[in-house]
Amino acid sequence: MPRRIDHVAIIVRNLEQALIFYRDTLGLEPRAIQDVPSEQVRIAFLPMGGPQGSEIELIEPTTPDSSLSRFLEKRGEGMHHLCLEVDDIDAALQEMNEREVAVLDTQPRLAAEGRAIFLHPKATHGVLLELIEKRPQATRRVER
Ligand SMILES: CC[C@H](C(=O)O)C(=O)SCCNC(=O)CCNC(=O)[C@H](O)C(C)(C)COP(=O)(O)OP(=O)(O)OC[C@H]1O[C@@H](n2cnc3c(N)ncnc32)[C@H](O)[C@@H]1OP(=O)(O)O
Ligand SMILES: [Co+2]
Repeated sequence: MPRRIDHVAIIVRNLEQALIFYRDTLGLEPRAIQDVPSEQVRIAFLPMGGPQGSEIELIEPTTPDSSLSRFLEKRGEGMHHLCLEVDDIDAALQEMNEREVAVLDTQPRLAAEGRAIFLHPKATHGVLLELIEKRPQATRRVER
């Protein structure tokens, strides 16, 4: 079902601070920096090139009372989740439910660039897994 890694998400205390390393030292130019109020985060997408290239997603919690800020307080900065792209998120959700996989969503949620569901880490051997069906215009990547 998933056909590619869409992004690897890294949670950081401060996006601008993290970009000093990822942009200025590694040379990964953000293609977008945006607030996602529904998830109480601010996100920077760092493309790794190519039309189907995966991305690094830097995530900064924007409120003190979200699961992200709790994560940050409890575990510090670091890997947060892995996102895999699927062609049909509704079919993916139905299949996860049929297989009794612990899904955190009853319906796909609006993610930054499409519709997504999250699978609980206890079902995935410890990794918070996001499955996303991308909006067509979101699949463009910055050509290097
Ligand atoms: C704008 C969308 C954007 C995008 O890319 O489009 C994003 O993806 S932003 C992502 C922000 N949204 C989410 O993460 C939604 C899904 N996450 C959740 O619902 C929660 O984070 C949840 C349920 C995974 C954990 O929340 P909870 O408050 O229950 O935290 P606990 O500390 O009690 O965790 C329970 C249990 O899970 C382990 N855990 C928590 N977070 C992670 C993680 N990121 N990776 C791996 N494991 C995680 C935690 O250690 C606890 O395990 P235990 O063995 O019980 O200690
Ligand atoms: Co994500």
